[in-house]
Amino acid sequence: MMTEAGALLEVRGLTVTVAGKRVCEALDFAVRPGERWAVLGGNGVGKTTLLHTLAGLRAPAAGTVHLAGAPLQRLSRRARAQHLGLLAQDHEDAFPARVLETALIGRHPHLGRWGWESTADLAAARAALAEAGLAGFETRSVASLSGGERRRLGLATLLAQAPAVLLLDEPTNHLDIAHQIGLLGRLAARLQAEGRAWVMVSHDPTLAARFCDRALLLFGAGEALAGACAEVLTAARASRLYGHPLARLDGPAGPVFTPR
Ligand SMILES: Nc1ncnc2c1ncn2[C@@H]1O[C@H](COP(=O)(O)OP(=O)(O)OP(=O)(O)O)[C@@H](O)[C@H]1O
Repeated sequence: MMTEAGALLEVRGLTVTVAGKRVCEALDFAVRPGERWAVLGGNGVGKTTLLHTLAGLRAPAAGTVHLAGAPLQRLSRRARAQHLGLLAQDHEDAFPARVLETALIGRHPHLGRWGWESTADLAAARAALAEAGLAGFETRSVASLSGGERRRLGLATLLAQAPAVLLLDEPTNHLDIAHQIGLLGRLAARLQAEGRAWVMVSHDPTLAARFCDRALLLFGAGEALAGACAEVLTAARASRLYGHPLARLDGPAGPVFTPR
């Protein structure tokens, strides 16, 4: 199959189903360098299921996912993790670890054949922690972190991994407003400068309009619409998305969606 030249992630004819429901049907879209995609839709419409399909954690009912021009299922786990990283909705800490050790997990796909972390890996993990506002937390036990600090550690681990495509499942969960705006703003600028991309599941169309340039709207029953935020994120569509009337107002930093 011919894939779009330069696309970081490309889906063709993608049909995803879960629990007898259709999430999307014969969906096509390409994630290009610098793009920031929002996946929006009501509770249970299948946003996480779609994100996990893009991550290769579950198989689609039909269609393909290509990563850097290669079919996802043909890439080794290591090659996948060099190109693509997932911030899951919830963290489960299987064993007690320190903050720095956890951020270093992000470096694993990049380690040499003996699997030793270099001083450069350590520096990358420390820099990622600082970026997420966790400088000074290195020796703390992960179990001792607050909800927002734990979320920021998840983001820091992904920053240390530095994949071309970041799949973010509600990344602003547990974050206060300053951390939401600060972290997403810095990450968006960095991805644009470095030609990387994110696909972000969100419940907040205002945040999506502010930090994303593309949106994938999931309406249920397999109906989906992909396009530029400025075109697809109208008040009428946002209202349909959530089954509640929303107004789209002009805010100081772009459109604001507010319930009527
Ligand atoms: N293993 C499973 N067995 C049965 N139903 C499932 C399973 N996994 C997911 N579902 C159902 O599939 C649907 C889609 O779930 P998913 O988590 O992808 O939705 P979502 O859009 O991310 O939801 P939310 O906004 O609530 O986070 C939901 O109705 C969920 O209950």
